[in-house]
Amino acid sequence: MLNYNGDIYYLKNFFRFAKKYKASALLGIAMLPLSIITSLLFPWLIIQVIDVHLVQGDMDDLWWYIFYLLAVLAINYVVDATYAYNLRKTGQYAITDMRSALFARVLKLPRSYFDNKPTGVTLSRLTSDLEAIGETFVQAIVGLVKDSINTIALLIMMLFINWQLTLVVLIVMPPVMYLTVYVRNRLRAMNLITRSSLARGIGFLQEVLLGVKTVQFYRAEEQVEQKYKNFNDEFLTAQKKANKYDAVLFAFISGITSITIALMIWYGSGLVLAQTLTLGVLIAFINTLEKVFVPIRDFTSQIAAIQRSFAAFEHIEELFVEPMEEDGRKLLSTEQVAPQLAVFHRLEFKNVSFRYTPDLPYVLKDVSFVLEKGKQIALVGSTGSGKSTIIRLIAKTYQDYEGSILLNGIELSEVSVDDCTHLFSLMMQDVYLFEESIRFNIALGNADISAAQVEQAGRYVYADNFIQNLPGGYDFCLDKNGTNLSNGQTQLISFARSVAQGGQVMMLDEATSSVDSITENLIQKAMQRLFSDKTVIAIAHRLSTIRHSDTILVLEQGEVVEKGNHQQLVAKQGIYAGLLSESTLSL
Ligand SMILES: Nc1ncnc2c1ncn2[C@@H]1O[C@H](COP(=O)(O)OP(=O)(O)OP(=O)(O)O)[C@@H](O)[C@H]1O
Repeated sequence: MLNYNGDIYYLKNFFRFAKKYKASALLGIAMLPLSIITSLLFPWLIIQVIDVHLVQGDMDDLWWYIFYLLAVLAINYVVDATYAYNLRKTGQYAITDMRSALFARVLKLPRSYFDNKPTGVTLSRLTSDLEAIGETFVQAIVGLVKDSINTIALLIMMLFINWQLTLVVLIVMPPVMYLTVYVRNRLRAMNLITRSSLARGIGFLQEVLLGVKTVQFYRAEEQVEQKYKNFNDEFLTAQKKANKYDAVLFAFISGITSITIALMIWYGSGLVLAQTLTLGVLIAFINTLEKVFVPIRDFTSQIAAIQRSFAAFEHIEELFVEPMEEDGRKLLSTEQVAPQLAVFHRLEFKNVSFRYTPDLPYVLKDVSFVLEKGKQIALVGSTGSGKSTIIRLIAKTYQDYEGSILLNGIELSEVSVDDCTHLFSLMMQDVYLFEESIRFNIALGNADISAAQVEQAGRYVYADNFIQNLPGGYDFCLDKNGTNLSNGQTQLISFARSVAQGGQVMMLDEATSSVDSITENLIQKAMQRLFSDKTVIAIAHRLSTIRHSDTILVLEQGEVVEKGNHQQLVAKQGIYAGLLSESTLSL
């Protein structure tokens, strides 16, 4: 019933997480034999009560047997509860660990993964898929294991007591099994569709909610509603089909149970009248039938739950096997590179070419330049010319470049991210601010950055003044993504953040968004300060900022078309000079 490459593989993965909690798992499993013994004792005691005591009119020990029956029943309940409690507990702990491991993995996935996958899909892996496993899988598997063992044990016992009556039960087993396997496969397919349409629906919702202002502004509500309705309809259709299979199976098995009980009463009564069967055995059989058929009926819903979980496992596994950026790469060890990478000396691009994926065109072609300690390089060029891509390669966001990038003489692709990030501070265009204090947003929770250093960074980038004027100063709490700050203030915080992180090389991707003239002035001053005393590689959209940088690289469609300082490039009267005269802010 389980397929080796899929289901068993997923189970193995799950047990990897459950291993840590084997004490409670073992306690739960230890209850199984007791549960089986008590459920076998019950029909045996019924036979004793009816055949040995009631029918023969021996009332002496009858009360004892009634007491034994009640005791067996009570023990059976306690044992079953202990079994279920401990195994569910194990499962819940394992799933909590799995959730954390998955989240940690997602955080380390390469940027290319996020480029290609809508965020909503990843979100639904981390939420609804894990929930499907947490809520249903453990519960269903715990029930399924106990019920299966119990049913087999009861059937064996029934065979020993009366094989003819047991045969009545066994005859109906094959069609039940066949139907269960058939429906199992149908349900699996339906559940995959429901989960994937749910994931896409969540992805779409997330996109729309992020851009809700645009939707409202352009009155695009109807189109968006229609698109969401399509996801919803697809989800509903798959769910309806899954429900239909579930219901048909449930009804079929309930019917089979009733028919078998009727058959047994008819056939058994004949045997009792012919005196080849005792009344006690017939009653014990009818009583036990429920215990065999109720689990068989429940198997179907347990199997449906397990199907849902396996579909969710399959999705989650996709994340677990998603290759990490550094998987399969030959990296130098920290011991080998640490002495050479303690202090930044030199970064060299030697004929570097790069494309985002093998099927896309090159966005960097044969790029060469050198950044020495204490110098500044500015990258300019039209939109899409490859400036940010250069920064991304240095930050190791992407790694499959051609040519050579040497950091202090070591090939960058052979150095792990952890071994080189301390050298760089990055200020990106798309600033992300957390719903936390300004202090947190500057230090990013890094305990090595003291309160004094945070404030020093604030002063360094001229952000201190406006921060001090906010209620609570550095403890002022930002709204989600800094919506209670102005655009320019957001940029200044991001500036302070990159200074506080203390990298020896500042990589700046200057924001293009316009800000008020006072803040603009502060940003300019902060940039000039950085340019005058740090090693900088900057993408500058305001050409006035970079006129004092040592080298200006002009990029056009991924190629360096001009290289030199401001004076040299102005004298050349080429592209840079053209850009300069276009720029209203350049003088
Ligand atoms: N993740 C990506 N996947 C595929 N192509 C990409 C990706 N990011 C950027 N590109 C492409 O690479 C080229 C260079 O982009 P890049 O962001 O480096 O340009 P840029 O010069 O920084 O532009 P801008 O000034 O607008 O920020 C563009 O053609 C862009 O479409």
